[in-house]
Amino acid sequence: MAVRPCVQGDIGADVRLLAPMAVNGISGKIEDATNHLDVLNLKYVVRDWVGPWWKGACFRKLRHKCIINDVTLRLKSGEITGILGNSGSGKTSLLDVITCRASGKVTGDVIYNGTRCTNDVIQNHATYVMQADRFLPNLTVRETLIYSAKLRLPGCSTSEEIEKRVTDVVLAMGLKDVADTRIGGSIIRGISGGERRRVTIAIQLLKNPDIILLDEPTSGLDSYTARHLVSNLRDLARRGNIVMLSLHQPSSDIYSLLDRIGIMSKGEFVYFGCAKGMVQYFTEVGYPFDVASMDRRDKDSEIQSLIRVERLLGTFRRISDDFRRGPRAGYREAVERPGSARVLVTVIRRMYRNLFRDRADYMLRFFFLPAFCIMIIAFMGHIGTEPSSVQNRMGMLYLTCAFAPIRDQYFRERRDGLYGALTLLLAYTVHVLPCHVVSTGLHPGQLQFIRFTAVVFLNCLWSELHTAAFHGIFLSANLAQAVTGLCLSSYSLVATGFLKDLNSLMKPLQWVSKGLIQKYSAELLAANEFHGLRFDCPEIQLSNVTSNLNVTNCNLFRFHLNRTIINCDMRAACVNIFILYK
Ligand SMILES: Nc1ncnc2c1ncn2[C@@H]1O[C@H](COP(=O)(O)OP(=O)(O)OP(=O)(O)O)[C@@H](O)[C@H]1O
Repeated sequence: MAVRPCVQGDIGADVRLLAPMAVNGISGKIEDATNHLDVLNLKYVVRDWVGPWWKGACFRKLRHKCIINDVTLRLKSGEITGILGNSGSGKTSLLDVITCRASGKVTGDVIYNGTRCTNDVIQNHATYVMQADRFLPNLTVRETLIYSAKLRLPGCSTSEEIEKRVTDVVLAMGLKDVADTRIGGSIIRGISGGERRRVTIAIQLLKNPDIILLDEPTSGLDSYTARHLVSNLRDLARRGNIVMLSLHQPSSDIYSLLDRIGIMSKGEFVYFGCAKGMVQYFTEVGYPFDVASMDRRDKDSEIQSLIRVERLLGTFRRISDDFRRGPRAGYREAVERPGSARVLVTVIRRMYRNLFRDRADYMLRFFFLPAFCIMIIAFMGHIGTEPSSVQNRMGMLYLTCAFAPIRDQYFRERRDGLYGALTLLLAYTVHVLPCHVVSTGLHPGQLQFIRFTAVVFLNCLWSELHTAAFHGIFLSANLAQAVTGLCLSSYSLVATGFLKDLNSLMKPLQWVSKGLIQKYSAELLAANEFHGLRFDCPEIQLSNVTSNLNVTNCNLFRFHLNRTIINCDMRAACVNIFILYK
């Protein structure tokens, strides 16, 4: 069959021959100024366990699922390419693999202007707009873009340059009218869904990337907004960018804006070529309508559509083997990144601004928490020195140690390589500091109050950092919050000794407790609270008091049977206690 998709004639067998040279970074002869992104024999395989997870690895079948199968294509600057295909055909996976985000086994190469695309090359030259939008809801569109620009643009950029870049992007994405409107979220009403999509794209455009990849940017948009968006993207392509987007059922209006179209089915292309030639191509191969979709309604339909798709894939494979490779442009130097100090300051300022704008969060942190302290004071305020007060004090100290603040964070920027985990932790620590300056202790002494506050503060900070660290590991806010909550509660149970004598724990738990900060903060708090306190213990009640303490942190204390208490046992206390009480 002599049919050939008209534009893709620059890719194919010759690409494969030249691939080793390109992979080694030898850019070859520079014949034109066009930038090229070449995808060569790309294959993406994931391990898929069949069956419910509780059957375990032994009873489940391990299947290797080929998600992208031998895909070869070339994208050129100045063109906009749409990737179509039915659900599950592999569009998102293809974008993930190109941007080095795939989790399975990837073979083949992605080459940008003769250099293999590593994470660094992608971060410097490409941008990937994912399906979901993530923002700080209390910042305006302009503020969001300015902070993002500070994180993305080179450190030498002045405020004027940043302002100008933001203004350019705002205009390019048609966001002028909402530039000073708050973005909003699930509670606060802000800009519309279409505008949010455009802000997401605008953020990615700030660093002026050469390659713009978008995963279903039009999903959830009405046809007018979707057309407007794709038209914006085409303008960007015309300015010399490589633009590729995946699309679900685009309207004919949107079709007409695309230069090239790729149609995927079962992880392969059944067509990749010029948009105008597509209908003719499919008509000539005998499938004028909805050619690549798998019809899974029943067995017969599935077999029919499978045969059809296989025939199309076979035809296209034969054609694409004849394709020739076009010229390549030289490799551009890596883009300069902002310095770590600037990144840190920007992240902190952005967190603060969002916090101060969020009335609910602000009220909670600055008013309700102190109000809660007053409630606790009212609850515990009349605590005396009778034997039962020992138990009350222990209960209060346990609550203090079990405090587990949980905050949400976002990690897309970390995945985009804008900052590392350390920067995020530092920024987060500074950001939460003022929220922990209010504290209350039980002991009336000033020094005791200061010590109590310091320990509680460190404890809270530790819990906050724990949450942030889990966020960094799991890259999922929900999972991190759940795991952190569970971990901190378990630490308080096994390490504080307020609920159960640590000596009566199983040996492994005792070892674990020695590595937990909760153990030492509990010891500090208890020592701080009880040191120097005199309890009125009639002889008859002494056994009650000691039994109270026996089930608690009794390692720390030794009771003297002369009706007065308490003497810290320095040998059992940690170094910090030793310093405090020396
Ligand atoms: N990590 C993975 N493990 C197992 N299966 C996967 C994995 N990633 C992708 N898949 C499977 O690969 C196929 C292609 O997924 P992909 O998300 O790329 O499709 P898509 O064309 O983008 O679909 P949609 O248009 O619905 O978003 C799907 O069947 C999906 O379940």
